[in-house]
Amino acid sequence: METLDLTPIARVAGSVKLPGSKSISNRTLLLAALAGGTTRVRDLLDSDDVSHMLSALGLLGVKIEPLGGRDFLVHGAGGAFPVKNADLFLGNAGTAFRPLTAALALMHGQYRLSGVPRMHERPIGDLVDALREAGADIAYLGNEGYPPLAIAPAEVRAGKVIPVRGNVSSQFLTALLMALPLTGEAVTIEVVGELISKPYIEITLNLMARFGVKVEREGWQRFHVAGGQSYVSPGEIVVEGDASSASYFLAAGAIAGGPVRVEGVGAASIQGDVRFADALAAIGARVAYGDNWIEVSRGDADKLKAFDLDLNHIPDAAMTLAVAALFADGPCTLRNIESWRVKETDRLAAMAIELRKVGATVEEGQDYLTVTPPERLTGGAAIDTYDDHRMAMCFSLVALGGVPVTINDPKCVAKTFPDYFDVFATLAR
Ligand SMILES: O=C(O)C1=C[C@@H](OP(=O)(O)O)[C@@H](O)[C@H](O)C1
Ligand SMILES: C=C(OP(=O)(O)O)C(=O)O
Repeated sequence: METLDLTPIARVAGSVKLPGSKSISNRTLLLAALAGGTTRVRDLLDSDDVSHMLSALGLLGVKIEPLGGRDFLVHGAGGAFPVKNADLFLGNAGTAFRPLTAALALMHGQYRLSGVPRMHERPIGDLVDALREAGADIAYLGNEGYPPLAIAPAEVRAGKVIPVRGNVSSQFLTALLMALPLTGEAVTIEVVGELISKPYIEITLNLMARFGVKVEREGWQRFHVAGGQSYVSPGEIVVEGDASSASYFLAAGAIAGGPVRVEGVGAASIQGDVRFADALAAIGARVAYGDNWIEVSRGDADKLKAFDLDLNHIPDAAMTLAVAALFADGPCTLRNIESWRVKETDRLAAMAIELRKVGATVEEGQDYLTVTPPERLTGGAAIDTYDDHRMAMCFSLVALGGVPVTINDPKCVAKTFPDYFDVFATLAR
């Protein structure tokens, strides 16, 4: 196994141009592929999750022309994919797997969707149940409730209330919202249970609106799409920088001096994870925003303030706070993060194990984590990353504590940020 030794970093400062947002890249590709007309997509993320979406759309007969750099021209298929029989491998990309499942259920074709072994342990039953309610024919090829899936031709009708559970992943609601308007019928989607990860639904609605489909919502409970709408290319979409990827650099600025500026997201962002910067401000960091940048430096105190926060709205950036807790002046509690258990790995368990390796005392609850920072970090820990890009990225912050740290299997960052460690190194001063 490959490993990466990080040497202690005394101070960080500088500026980082962020890679494109994963959530916006994969939604934009799918909507552009389904729309009428061509869409120029600029600054698309270059990573495994997006490669899986690109190759799937290619296999489905969508023409996507590279224009140089990270710009692409997507020739929209006007509501229906040309290819009616395909085997799609989607790695561990939730933002490809869930939305494609819903869209393909409507395509009157035969499709098989699979992923890496971990994807086959990530739940999809709530989405399949909702699609079956609308008439879809979807079978489980392995365990009930999990990928891989086989989709067969069926008449999917949206013209009634479709219930979907909202408390396991918001990606199920996102998938239904993006796909069901393709039926041309009016639809109401009703969320059962408390919806988690709400800001991701705002990304979905924002992009659907740019492609010409309006959704009316009653709080977070009911979503109405009027009939007769179809996706129409807006001409061009510029992908924002990834706000979750920004969190590692912003946390570094808060811990080890700064200023650290990220370019590509700011006050005008449509991504909920920009609110990670508010969390940093609340625990003592100095934070400034422009429309398209955020800058963070350490506050007056040497340490961050201990915190107790509900982080359900920013589940991905919350992992960065779990490691930042090592630099706080007391015990820190991260609440309402049960969805961590069904992501790239069981992140609650993995985080607890690895934080203990660097000396923290950790209490792991079913949906919370309390991290008590050690007096002094344990140097030279070898951090296991569980094939989870965010485990690898957030544990790089340990090097800011004056100790070396080894990251096992650092290449797992390829899921969303292949050159993360090179970019991180540019901030060392
Ligand atoms: O819709 C999206 O783009 C995402 C939604 C979130 O998942 P959950 O809704 O499962 O929490 C997030 O963790 C994931 O990285 C991306
Ligand atoms: C949960 C994540 O990914 P996915 O889109 O596969 O759900 C993530 O990137 O942290």
